Amino acid sequence: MARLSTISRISVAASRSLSSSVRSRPAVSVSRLPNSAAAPSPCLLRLRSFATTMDGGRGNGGDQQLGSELEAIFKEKRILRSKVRKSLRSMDPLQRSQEDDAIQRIVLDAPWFRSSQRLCAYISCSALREVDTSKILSEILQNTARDSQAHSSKKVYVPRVEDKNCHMRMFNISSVGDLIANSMDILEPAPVDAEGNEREEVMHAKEPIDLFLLPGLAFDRSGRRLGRGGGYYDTFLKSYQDLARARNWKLPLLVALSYSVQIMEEGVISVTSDDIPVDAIVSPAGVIHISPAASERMKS
Ligand SMILES: Nc1nc2c(c(=O)[nH]1)N(C=O)[C@@H](CNc1ccc(C(=O)N[C@@H](CCC(=O)O)C(=O)O)cc1)CN2
Ligand SMILES: Nc1ncnc2c1ncn2[C@@H]1O[C@H](COP(=O)(O)OP(=O)(O)OP(=O)(O)O)[C@@H](O)[C@H]1O
Repeated sequence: MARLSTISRISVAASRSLSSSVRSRPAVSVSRLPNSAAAPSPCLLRLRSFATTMDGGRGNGGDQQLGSELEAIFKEKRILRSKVRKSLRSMDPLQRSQEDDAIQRIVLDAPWFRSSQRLCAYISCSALREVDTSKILSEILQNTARDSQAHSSKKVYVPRVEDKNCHMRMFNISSVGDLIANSMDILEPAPVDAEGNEREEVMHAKEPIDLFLLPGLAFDRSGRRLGRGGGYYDTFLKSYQDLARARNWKLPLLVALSYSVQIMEEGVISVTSDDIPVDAIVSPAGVIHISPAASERMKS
């Protein structure tokens, strides 16, 4: 079972206590997401029910212990997610829009972005208070439309959540017209275009992806990333990294986009061995280079 293998790979040492750092932060006001965005997907509900039954006593002693340790980590993650959601919702709209512009400007001007040829990006959802990617995407797509044969034009792949097994695929798009809103109100591509042609999928692409622009709820300077709890990105990135290694391709740079309030002190974000660390973070203050790959490939 996939979930049991997850448990056996858990790095307990990676888990750190959240309580003191959570307590030390100021309380912020809460307002609810619109229903469409707040409604838990079947995937998230399945994950929650999995987490609450893991130490239910059906497995052997070792599994039970690992199950309760895993549950503790999931609980810490849930607490941090709701705390970050609250601070994102109480962010001043003007500051948010300035940070959106600053982050996108940094990306658009960066040599590591300009030289990338194939990238995966998320379509930001404002109801989720995600760092905006619309300027980045429109610049890529304008260049694609202008001159699809030109060396400077990039191929961009964006996520689509699949119903089964909490997994997502990434499809190539060439225009915003390729996107439709899903049940969570996030724009995503249909696997087939208007002419009935299958879109190219990252996992079937013949050439490697250079760059992933990643969403998330919280990040730290050691590269830890807290997602929205579906495990979609961690699962996808693991599969893509396995594929790239099997093909002897250079691994893509994993770059998270983060508002300033989403950057946590080290030790606040709990992780399991399934959590894939990022190489770098772009915040309004600049790029935080984390991995050796980031230092090599992103510092000009
Ligand atoms: N723009 C964008 N696209 C993405 C992701 C993402 O994080 N951002 N994903 C990355 O996985 C996948 C979709 N996963 C998602 C997981 C949760 C929620 C969501 O609405 N979460 C609510 C809480 C729901 C609950 O707790 O029941 C929230 O975070 O407020 C949305 C997308 C693929 N596409
Ligand atoms: N490579 C993987 N294989 C199987 N299960 C995985 C994998 N990665 C993560 N998961 C599972 O997905 C669930 C959610 O994981 P986690 O809380 O780390 O998600 P997240 O990082 O917040 O979300 P995301 O990866 O979508 O941004 C957990 O049950 C986790 O064990």
